[in-house]
Amino acid sequence: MEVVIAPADELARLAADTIEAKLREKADAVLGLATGSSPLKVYDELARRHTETGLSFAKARAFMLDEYVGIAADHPERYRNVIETEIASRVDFAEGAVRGPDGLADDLVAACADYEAAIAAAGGVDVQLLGIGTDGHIAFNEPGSSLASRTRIKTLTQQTREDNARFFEDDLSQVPQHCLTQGLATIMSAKHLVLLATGKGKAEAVHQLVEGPISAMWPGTVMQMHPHATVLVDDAAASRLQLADYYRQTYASKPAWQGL
Ligand SMILES: N[C@@H]1[C@@H](O)[C@H](O)[C@@H](COP(=O)(O)O)O[C@@H]1O
Repeated sequence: MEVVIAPADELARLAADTIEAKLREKADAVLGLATGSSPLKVYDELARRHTETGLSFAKARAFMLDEYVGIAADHPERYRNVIETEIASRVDFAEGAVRGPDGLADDLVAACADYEAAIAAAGGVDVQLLGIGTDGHIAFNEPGSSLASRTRIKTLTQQTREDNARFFEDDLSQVPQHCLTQGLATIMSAKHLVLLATGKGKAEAVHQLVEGPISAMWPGTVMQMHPHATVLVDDAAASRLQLADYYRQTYASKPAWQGL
């Protein structure tokens, strides 16, 4: 696991560099898109590169991490709509190239199985963007999630619903109780994981993710088992890392050719 500590704008550029490098090497790359505020600067940077330098997503496909269950199709906070607004509509993905779990399906179990099959049929995710919740969840894999889990329905914790109430007019009653989420094993199947976290509120989750024991209580810790995981954090999110000086020194002396 590589930890990079840098200001938020630089983190966004680094994540965008990783996605750009993948797209230039493999035009039909499969990208893993995350919602939440953490990847927004990355999406801004990718949209800018698309407009100004011609970075193309025309042959790429993308899979989202998760979706609320039961939220209206036209609700602006439906994750499919958020992804459309924040990135899909700003670049040149082909029609139907961006998919998310169907939180409006009549048969949610079948929708989850279909989603897993679609990711596998696409050849798996090449670069997966991730954020982390204050309770250590990745996608919507709340504490207690099986480390071997696949796409399924989950119940959101009170903490996550409170954290996300800001997207629902600060009205907790509007925040859905359930979601569909890629499982931890689904996420671990991606070839490269790139997690972004900023702000003091993420410091404990980042400490556990990088330095804590692997545990379902801090679901992001499963990333310690991934052969290619990159953790991009600002000073505040890094403030509880025991080996912060070592991570800084390692990054500062990293060979230029190596990339993330
Ligand atoms: N399902 C999403 C996660 O994918 C995201 O990582 C997390 C953190 O969000 P933020 O980046 O806004 O802090 O919140 C949500 O619950």
